[in-house]
Amino acid sequence: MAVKLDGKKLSQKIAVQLQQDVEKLKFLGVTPKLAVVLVGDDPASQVYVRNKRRMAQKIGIETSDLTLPAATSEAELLQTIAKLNQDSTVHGILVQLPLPPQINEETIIQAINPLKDVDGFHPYNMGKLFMGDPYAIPCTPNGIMQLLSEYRISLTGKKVVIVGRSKIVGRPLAALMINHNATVTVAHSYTKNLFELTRRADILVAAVGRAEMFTQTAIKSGAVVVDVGINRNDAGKLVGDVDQMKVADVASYLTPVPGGVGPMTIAMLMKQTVKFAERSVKGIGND
Ligand SMILES: Nc1nc2c(c(=O)[nH]1)N[C@@H](CN(C=O)c1ccc(C(=O)N[C@@H](CCC(=O)O)C(=O)O)cc1)CN2
Ligand SMILES: [Mg+2]
Repeated sequence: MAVKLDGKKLSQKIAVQLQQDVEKLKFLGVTPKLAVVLVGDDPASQVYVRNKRRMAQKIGIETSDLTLPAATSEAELLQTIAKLNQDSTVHGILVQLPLPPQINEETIIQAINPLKDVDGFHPYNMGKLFMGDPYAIPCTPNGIMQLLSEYRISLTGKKVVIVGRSKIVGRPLAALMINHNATVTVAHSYTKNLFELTRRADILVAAVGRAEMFTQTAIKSGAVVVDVGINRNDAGKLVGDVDQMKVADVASYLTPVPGGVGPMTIAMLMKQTVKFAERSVKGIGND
């Protein structure tokens, strides 16, 4: 039976550490501040943003909450971002994705000052990450790395298969894992004989967004399995991309859904915000 990679527990532990870091910063006269921008009323995004604000509050991070109507134009959102870029009390800027169709996501991401880009999605930060010298790391990949590290799962020399090539998960995670000496294959919707590939993985990361598509036949015995999916099954239950019941018998370690990667994403956002505030104290702009 697989060991549970408990993201909920680890995220709580990180929150306690961050509380102490924030206290120290406040003593030095700096309160970390995160601007959380939500455009529209997508119910899932509302939940994620609420959870982010809640965790920030718990840690002592101030938030500036900007909730804009679904009809907001790209120009209006760019104006909001320009103001946040200029506001020296704001250490981190987060624009919740996805954005409504009239707004180009890349245009918005590129407008964020890369030194305040807590999501690490700006091409500057993606480039730094791919060069092996990250400044800000996307939260979900960073959370996965922390979780593996917590359970002493080394990446060196391991065969990793990441299924999914999104900018939020697959691409940055591949870069991070290469930086940690793994041999990484990124699979996607055009990959042929997918399960033949996944069955060879020492570490499998499922990030496709298809409910329970990976069963025991897709997994090597003893593999570490990271489930990034958040889906609803036919019964309306929250499930991952991995059939947890079937895979738990085969894998050595497995992230649950919920309570695995999701809470780690939010914890890493908080960590990045505190790091940016610490850099402002040290006067580091671009290290
Ligand atoms: N600007 C960003 N937008 C989005 C990101 C991101 O990192 N930055 N990632 C996802 C959504 N996301 C954070 O924003 C996120 C998704 C899920 C969870 C989470 O805690 N999930 C829970 C289950 C939640 C539920 O009940 O629905 C879990 O897995 O335990 C946190 C953050 C897309 N957008
Ligand atoms: Mg993230």
